[in-house]
Amino acid sequence: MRHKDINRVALIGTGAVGASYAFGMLNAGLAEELVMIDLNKDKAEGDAMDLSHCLPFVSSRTKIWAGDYNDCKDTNLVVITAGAAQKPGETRLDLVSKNCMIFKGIISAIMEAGFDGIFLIATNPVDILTYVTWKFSGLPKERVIGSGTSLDTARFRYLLGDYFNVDARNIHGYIIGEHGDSELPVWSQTTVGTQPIQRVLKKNQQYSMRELDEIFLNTRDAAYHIIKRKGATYYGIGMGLVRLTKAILKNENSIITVSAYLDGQYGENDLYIGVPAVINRGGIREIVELDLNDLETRQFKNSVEILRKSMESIQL
Ligand SMILES: NC(=O)C1=CN([C@@H]2O[C@H](COP(=O)(O)OP(=O)(O)OC[C@H]3O[C@@H](n4cnc5c(N)ncnc54)[C@H](O)[C@@H]3O)[C@@H](O)[C@H]2O)C=CC1
Ligand SMILES: CC(=O)C(=O)O
Repeated sequence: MRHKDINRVALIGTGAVGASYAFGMLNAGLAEELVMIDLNKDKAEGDAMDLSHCLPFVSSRTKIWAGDYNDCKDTNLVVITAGAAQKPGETRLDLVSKNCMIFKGIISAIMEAGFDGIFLIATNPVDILTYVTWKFSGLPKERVIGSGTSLDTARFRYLLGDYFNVDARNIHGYIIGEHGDSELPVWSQTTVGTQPIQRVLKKNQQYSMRELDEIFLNTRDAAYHIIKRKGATYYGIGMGLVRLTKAILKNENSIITVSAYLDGQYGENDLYIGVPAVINRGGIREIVELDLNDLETRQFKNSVEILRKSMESIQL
């Protein structure tokens, strides 16, 4: 991977998710340059103009413009949010063939431009499209990352923080597996501060496992609840992508639940799925292997099987 003098990020797809990410990026001041690319060139241009007008209000300067795939050549990070989104009642997996076709074109255009950086994918079904990006690009697996269950983990920590009346940043726990209906909570490794959740339950009669199960269901189904009300979700993932961008560009070695390529970890091979991983300037430094209990192991394997089944329908 070439190290560029200027921190440039390319965003492919300036729809609801892409525009939310771009807005968050300007606020965070993480990149020196942000190039916006979309099939709908007018939308990308309009967004670039509108976002430029934020610059006098923010603390650091980002050069932002509507570009084309040639701009990906000198880019450290390409973030992809392009493609179809779920309609009410659709699952993420229902989008698989449509978005795979779209990705074929996008990835080949980016690679033809001479891109040699890191891919960060958010388009759904994100685990499968991250795998597809890895296959189509030919880049090392560490440099192709999916947003995975980072958003689900954030939702989980937020809801648990609310339940225990503790800052969500002091809730430590992960949602792993498919970013979708078969994801699972790793209750056995969830803590409030350093206190295991089972201990918190034992010491405080007002809390119950039944209510915690409800919190997981609300985490898993959050996208359906939001899409039913306003048609799409975008702020949560927009900020999640900014968080991942920061971990990469600032070489943070942060542990985030991303969609990562399994190469023996968790007893699985040759698929991308949500697991905690250490993220830095090189992409995925390593996958963190959790000691799952029997139930969690079964649920994780079920999620793997569901992704594998859905991948049978795509041509690589
Ligand atoms: N991973 C996650 O946690 C989340 C993922 N998503 C996913 O993000 C994706 C985008 O969602 P929205 O922004 O709401 O959709 P949107 O419909 O608002 O935006 C999609 C954009 O992609 C563009 N596009 C379509 N085909 C293209 C191509 N071939 N080349 C370049 N641009 C192209 C469209 O012109 C449009 O601007 C969906 O797949 C959605 O399911 C959404 C929320 C959370
Ligand atoms: C749409 C989606 O994937 C989410 O909000 O989780």
